[in-house]
Amino acid sequence: FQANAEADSEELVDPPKVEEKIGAVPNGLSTDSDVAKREAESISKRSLRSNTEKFEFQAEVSRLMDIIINSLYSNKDIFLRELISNASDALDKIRFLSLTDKEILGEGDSTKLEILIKLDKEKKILSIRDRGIGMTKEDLIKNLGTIAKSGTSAFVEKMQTSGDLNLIGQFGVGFYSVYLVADYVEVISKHNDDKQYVWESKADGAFAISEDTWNEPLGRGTEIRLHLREEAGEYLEENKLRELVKKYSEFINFPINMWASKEVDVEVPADEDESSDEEESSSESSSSEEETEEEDTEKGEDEEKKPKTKKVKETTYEWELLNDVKAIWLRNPKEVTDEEYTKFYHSLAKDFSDEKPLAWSHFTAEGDVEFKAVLFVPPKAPHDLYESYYNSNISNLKLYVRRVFISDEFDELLPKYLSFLKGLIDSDTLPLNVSREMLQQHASLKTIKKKLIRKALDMIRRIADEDPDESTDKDKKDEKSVDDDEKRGQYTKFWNEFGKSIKLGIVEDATNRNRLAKLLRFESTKSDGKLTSLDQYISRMKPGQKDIFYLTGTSKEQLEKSPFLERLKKKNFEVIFFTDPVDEYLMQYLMDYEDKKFQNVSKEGLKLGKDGKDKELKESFKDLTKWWKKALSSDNVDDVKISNRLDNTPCVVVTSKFGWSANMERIMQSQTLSDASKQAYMRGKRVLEINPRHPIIKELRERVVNNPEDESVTQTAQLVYQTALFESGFSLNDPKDFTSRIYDSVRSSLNISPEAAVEEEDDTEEIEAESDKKETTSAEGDANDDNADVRDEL
Ligand SMILES: Nc1ncnc2c1ncn2[C@@H]1O[C@H](COP(=O)(O)OP(=O)(O)OP(=O)(O)O)[C@@H](O)[C@H]1O
Repeated sequence: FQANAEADSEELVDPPKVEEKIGAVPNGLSTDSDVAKREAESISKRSLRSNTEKFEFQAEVSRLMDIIINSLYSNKDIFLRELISNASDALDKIRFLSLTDKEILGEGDSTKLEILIKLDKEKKILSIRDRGIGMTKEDLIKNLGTIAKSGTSAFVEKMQTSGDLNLIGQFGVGFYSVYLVADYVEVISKHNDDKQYVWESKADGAFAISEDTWNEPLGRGTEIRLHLREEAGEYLEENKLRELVKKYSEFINFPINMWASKEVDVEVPADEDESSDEEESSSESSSSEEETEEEDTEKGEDEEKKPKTKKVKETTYEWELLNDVKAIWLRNPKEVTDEEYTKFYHSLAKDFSDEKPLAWSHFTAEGDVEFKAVLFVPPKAPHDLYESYYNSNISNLKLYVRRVFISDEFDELLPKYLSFLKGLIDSDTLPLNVSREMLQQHASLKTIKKKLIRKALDMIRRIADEDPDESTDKDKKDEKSVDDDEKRGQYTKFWNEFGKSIKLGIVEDATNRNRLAKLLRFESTKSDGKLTSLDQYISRMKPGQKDIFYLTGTSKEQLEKSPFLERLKKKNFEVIFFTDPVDEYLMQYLMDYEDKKFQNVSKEGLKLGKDGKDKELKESFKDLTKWWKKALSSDNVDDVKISNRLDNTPCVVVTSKFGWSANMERIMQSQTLSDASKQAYMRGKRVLEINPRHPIIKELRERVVNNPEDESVTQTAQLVYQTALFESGFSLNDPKDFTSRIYDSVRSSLNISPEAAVEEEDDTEEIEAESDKKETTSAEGDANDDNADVRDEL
């Protein structure tokens, strides 16, 4: 279609020759005469114009289009919901602008905010038109040629490997799905600020834009014309489109009208000759004719004789409304079915998998601020939920004011940690005719946000309450009912998808910290491989136990073997395992729950009830602890104390209550940009805790008492300390020093003299061998003798 494109843009590429284009195989499709015909048609049409510019698609777009065109994805229907959703977005935009500028809508048909679908069976064209905001030439180039989002390459990669075209809508590149069903697409668009343009592409890596001087003026808005592929003929069937709109676009808040055929009875004059003619020529239509001629016996003679008529079925066309525009959120929740909520969720979230949302909440808030809202917990977290958590402003709530869509970019409605929820709110309190910026400042938003958070957290708690697996009541757990079966395991599912968000909520939202803490789940020494809650933990606490015990680390398997658990396990205390890096942050904010304090069992201050022998033990190990503290003074160790947490291990290194744990130190060290000075500052003071019942410790005490100056005791004590440091989860500053000590210890256990040196490598042998080689070639016998001599010498 670029036969005579004029090169007046930098982005222009050479116009391809007409001969090459006609009949070319469009992207691997079969060359059918239709395509060739259409192309020839469009080329001749375009020969009239001299204003066409040709552009190349951004590389990712081209790749994406290739994937779509060659896709074996069976659900090709999705293109229609994408186009309707784009049309609806464009209508939302113009309606929003019209709130402050009435003129913008223009007059006549332009004021009708609607979507129109037309079919042309003969030319195999499906067109979808909206009276939305439209696109300027610049918009067309930018919106339908590039994807400016970050992560585009990764997305295209994922599309290629997964083949899951549902991702298209979620990533926001829905338009390109037109190439699932069309091989040539025209986008005609008129924006108030520009002339009418045509964008067109055959998905061959390029698109063209021309000022539209031949189509009917749109007034305002966009018309997408899909020249359907041979095998996509079903999208020219009215019933198919009725079914698709019902299925996918039921919740679009603008009327969707289709130019639909209708069989109607019309009365036509029944001229005798004519009617007999027709009967002869068309047996089909004759069957639908009905003579309506009546014997008019009652009429007077002087009355005019009525002409004879007959009824004929005729096909007429008229606009047929395909959707019901009554907003679901305005209906009484009792009257909305689960199926309707699920469909509504799918349409809001642009998620067309079959999965049901995990929960929803539909409510009306009354009082100072009035609004209606529907919130959903999606069945799955998007792949990039936490990728740029602190930098992105994603909000998945749509804001309406008195039924008018205002924005889906209001991040004031929900806190970041709840940004995974989908839904909408419609407020009667917010003003309609102010700018978005003014609205953002509106005092009511705070109240709305507060209420939304409460409702959202209630909704999440309900998933747990209704999940039989969550019940502590054994009977309820095993009880079986259909309803229960659906709810079983739902909270674990929620937790696996969105648990991190709840944890981030605890960090960020002090007001709702306790509510959020109720939603926490974790594994523990008693959870038996399942998830458990703080309430369940508390119900299992031992009489007299004051604190909630927990331990942080990289995995449950690693933590289960930790020396910090030895006595706790023996005494049957439950300890929570926190293995997600975010848990370290979480526990800096979660100080208590239900009046119980949290105690990290690898930190100072662990109390396991009264131990009468404390003082005595302290006294009897005084010599060792004092001596050892002094010996470790250069190792950043603050104190050496008797431990109450050990059983089989001689000693561990614990950190001070408010400093970092060993696990946190590890996390911080692994962060590329972490600040070394902050690290030194936050690093917890270390305390070496010794197990007074352990034979190694007892022996060390003996030796220290006997001879505090004994160098070998100092060496052994240092090795024991380093081993404890290692086992307690710290990384060693000087691993070489540690390993040398280990080897020394191995030497002594193998009775190898400390003086025994490592055998020197003798390189004379190599030199000799080299010269041997040379000599062997000349005099083999001699060389062998020489070698024997060297060996003898050695
Ligand atoms: N009918 C239309 N009227 C006006 N602009 C449109 C229309 N269709 C598409 N656009 C523009 O083209 C852009 C790209 O559309 P595409 O469907 O690929 O992604 P998107 O609509 O941005 O993403 P999402 O599907 O998540 O809304 C849109 O953002 C919009 O600016």
